[in-house]
Amino acid sequence: MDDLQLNIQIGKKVKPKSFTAKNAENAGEYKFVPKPQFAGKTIARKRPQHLVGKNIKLDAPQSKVPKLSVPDKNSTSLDKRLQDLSENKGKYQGKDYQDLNDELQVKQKSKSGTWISSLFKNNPEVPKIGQRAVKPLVEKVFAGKTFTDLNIHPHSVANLQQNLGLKELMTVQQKAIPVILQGRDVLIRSQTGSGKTLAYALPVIEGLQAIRPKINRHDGIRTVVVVPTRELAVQTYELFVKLVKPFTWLVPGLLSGGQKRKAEKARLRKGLNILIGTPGRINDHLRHTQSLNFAKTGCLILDEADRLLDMGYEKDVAAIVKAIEDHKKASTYNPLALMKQNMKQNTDDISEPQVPSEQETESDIKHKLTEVFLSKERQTILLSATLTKAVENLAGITMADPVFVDTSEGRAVVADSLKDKNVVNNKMLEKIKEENKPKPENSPVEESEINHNKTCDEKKVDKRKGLVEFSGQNHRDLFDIKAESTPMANNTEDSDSDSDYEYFKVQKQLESKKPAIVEVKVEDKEEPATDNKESIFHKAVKSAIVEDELVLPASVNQTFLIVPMKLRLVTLCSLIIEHCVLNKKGGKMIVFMATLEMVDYHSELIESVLTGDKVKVKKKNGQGKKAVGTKRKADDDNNESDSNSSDSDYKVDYNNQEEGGLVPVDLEMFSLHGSMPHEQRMEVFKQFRAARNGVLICTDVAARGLDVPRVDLVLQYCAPASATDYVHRVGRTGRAAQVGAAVMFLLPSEAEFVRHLEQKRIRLRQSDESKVLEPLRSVAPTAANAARAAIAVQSKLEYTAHSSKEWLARASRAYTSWVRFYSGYPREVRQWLDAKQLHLGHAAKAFALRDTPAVLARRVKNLPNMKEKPTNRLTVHIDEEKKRPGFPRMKIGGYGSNVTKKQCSMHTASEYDSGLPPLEQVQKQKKRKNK
Ligand SMILES: Nc1ncnc2c1ncn2[C@@H]1O[C@H](COP(=O)(O)OP(=O)(O)OP(=O)(O)O)[C@@H](O)[C@H]1O
Repeated sequence: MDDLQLNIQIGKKVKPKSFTAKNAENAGEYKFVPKPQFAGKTIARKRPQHLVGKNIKLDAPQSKVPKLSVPDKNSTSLDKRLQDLSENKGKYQGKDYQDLNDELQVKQKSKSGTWISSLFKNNPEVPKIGQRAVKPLVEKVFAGKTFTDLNIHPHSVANLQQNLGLKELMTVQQKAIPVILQGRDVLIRSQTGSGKTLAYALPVIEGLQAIRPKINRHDGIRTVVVVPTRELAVQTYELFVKLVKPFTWLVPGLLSGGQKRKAEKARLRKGLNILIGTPGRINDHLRHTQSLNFAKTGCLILDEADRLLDMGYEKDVAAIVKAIEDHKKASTYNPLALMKQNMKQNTDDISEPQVPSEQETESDIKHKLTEVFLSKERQTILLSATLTKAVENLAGITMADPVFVDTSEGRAVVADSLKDKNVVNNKMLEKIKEENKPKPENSPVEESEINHNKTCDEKKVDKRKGLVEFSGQNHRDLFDIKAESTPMANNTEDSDSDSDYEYFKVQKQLESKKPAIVEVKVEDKEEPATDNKESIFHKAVKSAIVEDELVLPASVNQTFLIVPMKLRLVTLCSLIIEHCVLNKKGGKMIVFMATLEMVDYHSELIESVLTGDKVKVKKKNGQGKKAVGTKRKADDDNNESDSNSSDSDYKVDYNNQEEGGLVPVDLEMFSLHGSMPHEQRMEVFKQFRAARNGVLICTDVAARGLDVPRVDLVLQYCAPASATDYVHRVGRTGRAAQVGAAVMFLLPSEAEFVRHLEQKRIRLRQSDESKVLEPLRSVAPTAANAARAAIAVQSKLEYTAHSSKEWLARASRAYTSWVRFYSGYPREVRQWLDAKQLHLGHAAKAFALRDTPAVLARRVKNLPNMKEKPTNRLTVHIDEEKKRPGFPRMKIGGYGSNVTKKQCSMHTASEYDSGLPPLEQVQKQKKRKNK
């Protein structure tokens, strides 16, 4: 790339000053210091502020440091202070100095109006890392069957067709719904966007509607659905509302937090049958709302189970499980009910209208699940596209004789814990009895689906409920099929070509070695009970976790783009323009960033620069925000008071492109993160769902479960904290077999992260970066080439970021939060996402900043609101824990380990706060050190 230097004038025409590129560039270099400390310490050789943009020989003696330009005739007291500041820098330390320095920044830039960019200098080379022949795991999305094939109420089928437009069953629905209707505990793993929500919601409605006499809203909470985020709770609640349309007596309800507790209490008092909520809020009501009672809860569903556990919600989840058990136990001891039961046994006359007669049970109750709802039992369903050890452990604690449903091809498995040999031996009598019984008409799985050699011994009996066992395909690893049976990333050779042809050639070779679906023979060996403690369920889950192979929809085209640090921001602008502006069909994209500060800053900056609208800079705690729930729009009228008075002189005339202005584009920007006020968060979510096109910039709070229609591009601006996070982010596109694209930005130093993903059988292609800036020419038509257009855009970004103290503060805060986030990547990925490899000066450029890292850190440190503690905590704190009698800590899996603790805090940091440790903690640590 050419070494480009361009003087761009903004607002005023100023004669370009002589500028020695070499000097200026070298002056802009910062010496690298391995461990960045962002506590205001100087971590890099600082370039004196007053040298910026001036033709100064840096090797001149220090005593001859040139002064600021001599104040003009209209010199103000501020000018004098600035001059004093530059001459006597040493005597100003701390906040005051920083204040003056910021004023200097803003004022200097307004005066000169000239911007010098070195975007294309000293960038590291972009490595071409090629693509390895990875055979991705795939899942068949649709099962080729219809809802009428399920044994469910015809009104439900009609409702699905007419109101939801759904006819064909998805694979996970076809496999899981019959098992759930049997009342079995189920763990479901299926790829993103594969219809898991309907897979559990539909049978739950089916089980509840069949209860006779019909239940009503006062009849208690029969089902509890726990999800990790508010948006997902709303989305799930909306699906339930649609599904209960034919069964008006069933009432779903939502407890998602952020709303007034009083209103939620009233809703609970009014009564509901299906409760959907976030764990924190449900627990809050368990503590404070008497009317919340789980005595009649027959079904507990934990959606995104792995996320619920790694977000630090594990205690809340454990408390909900405990509360259900306690409430059910408490209700069991009912002397009146016991007396009634005794009376019933002693008399033939069954006069109790609430309990269905034997005859009724036989004829009306089609599904075991309805019986579960009528009994004291509890069914538990865990779901996720990805599994972790913690989920396995939770399954061990909360489930009885569970079934594991995994829908990925080649290992499609329905592993039933009751397939255990010793269970069969112990239940031989029952088995014979069951085998002699005629098979139910609507057997959950048809013979044709079972892809292994079924023997008589496999037709097992449900230990708990005496049902004919659900059969399915075997998991290859359960039967000692070694890893080489399927091609893995590890075993594959490098393929330099990234063409699909090359890829498929290698694939074909690999495929020819082994069949796609492994046929497995089950040996009929009798094993002593002691040697066979682990059930098939546990073996299958364990092997799925150990393999740690991830599945993504095959309809998503996954690529990565290696972008040098300084070019990241302009490249992002370019992709947004290409996808949402130049794309005639209109595109809808989601951009994932690491921290909420980044989300706020980038969405406002990009909107301001590309649309030409002045975005009012938000202050903390919602001050200065636009009307709640509205997409940010130009608000020039209200903007005067917020911007620095000197800005008004330097308004860019967008119509006069000779002045270096950009052509404004029509673009809808949305932003979403966990610290937004509830109403705003919900409104943004709803508006983005309804929008035909636009950009949503968000944290990982939007990575799980969200089902936004027509999202055709997911861009990971910051690398994910794990391969699992990668999967869920990408999963926001290509849902329900729709076509989608996913791009991940990587720094040259991060390129090998792709290999880590390939190990998990994720296949990505490297995008060609040479043309990526081309779309910027549409907003800077006077630029001679794409690189010059990029410089024009970068200049405008920098100009905006330095146009007021508020902008500067926000930019610096975003930058600092990102650096902190970066140094907190979990150990497992740190070898590829290594903070030591960062060039912090270049990173500042990616935030449209021109200061040295030390200045940025000092500015952030001195911001008054940085002393506030993060408000949107997710975890239950020890004090709150103590206040919760009857909810003892439940230890789940390896959650005591340091690694997972680090991960938890990391995830929380990424979504809900700046990643800064709470200040109290830091102060305590300091005090300890001083002692
Ligand atoms: N049988 C079906 N036919 C067509 N579309 C369906 C069907 N079932 C569900 N869908 C649609 O598929 C989309 C994805 O469903 P859902 O949100 O339940 O996926 P998911 O597996 O829970 O994804 P994630 O793992 O990301 O949470 C939704 O838009 C839903 O309406």
